[in-house]
Amino acid sequence: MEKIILDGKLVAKKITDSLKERVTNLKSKGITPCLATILVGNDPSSETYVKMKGNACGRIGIQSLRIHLPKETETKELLETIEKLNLDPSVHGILLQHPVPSHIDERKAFETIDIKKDVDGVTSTGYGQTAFGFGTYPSCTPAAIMEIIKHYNIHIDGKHAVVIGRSPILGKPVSALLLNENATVTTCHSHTTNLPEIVKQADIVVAAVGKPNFIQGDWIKKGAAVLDAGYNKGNIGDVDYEACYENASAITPVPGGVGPVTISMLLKHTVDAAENPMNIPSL
Ligand SMILES: Nc1nc2c(c(=O)[nH]1)N[C@@H](CN(C=O)c1ccc(C(=O)N[C@@H](CCC(=O)O)C(=O)O)cc1)CN2
Repeated sequence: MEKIILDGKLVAKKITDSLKERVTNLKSKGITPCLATILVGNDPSSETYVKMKGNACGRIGIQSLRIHLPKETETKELLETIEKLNLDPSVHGILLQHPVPSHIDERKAFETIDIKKDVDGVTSTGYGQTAFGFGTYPSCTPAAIMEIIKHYNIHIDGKHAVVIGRSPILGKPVSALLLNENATVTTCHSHTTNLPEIVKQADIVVAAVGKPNFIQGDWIKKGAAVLDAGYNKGNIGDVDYEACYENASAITPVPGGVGPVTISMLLKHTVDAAENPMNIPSL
């Protein structure tokens, strides 16, 4: 059986390379694409991810406006910050790094982001558009998973995709994107019984559960494609890579799989937003 390591760095490079010319074109018209990132508190992993996003913007000429709020910030102050960015015409995309400290109403904050600037795909409107299949900015990790699948010509139509996880910015939207490509989708979660048996039926496995090394090797059907969207502490994925590698025909590593493509999708959406600030979705 041919085995493919799904190289996220390669896919990410292809995407960001294709953006450079679009950024140059925008700048020649006096438009500098700008992504505002908001980090609340001092979670070291979140600090790293926000820094990575800012640096990735810089590498292709996207301006990054980095807002770092103290961990004591109240929901009201965070909403005011987002509302200011909504009104600022020089800002094309807004990213609120998840998770925010627990006293903040994160959902309310996400919902405050103007749909036209929701390049991270975190609003319920953005999710609804994704599910209906005409949205412009799906959440970045689900979009990244679809890019990897397409880059490697992994067949989706008619296949059984099993998604483990149902979070609003990962499990639910990736299930919707796979369904839109005619996969038969099973979305599993903490109340799912017989999880290993269900995963064993999958042609495509998407791990989005947030538990290190959770997906076991003997859960994987021979020939399945395995996409690991886990970003647990210590750069450990949700998939027990060594064990799952045995049966998989294609598998993403962590690091170097879904993560880098997630960031390049954020850049792509920011450039899309700068080109189409009214965010008129094509039906
Ligand atoms: N508002 C959001 N918050 C969060 C998202 C998101 O998409 N939007 N996703 C995750 C974390 N995340 C981005 O924020 C993220 C995690 C990991 C990586 C990544 O590229 N990891 C590297 C390894 C890290 C390293 O080199 O230090 C890899 O996998 O190769 C990118 C993005 C939670 N929050």
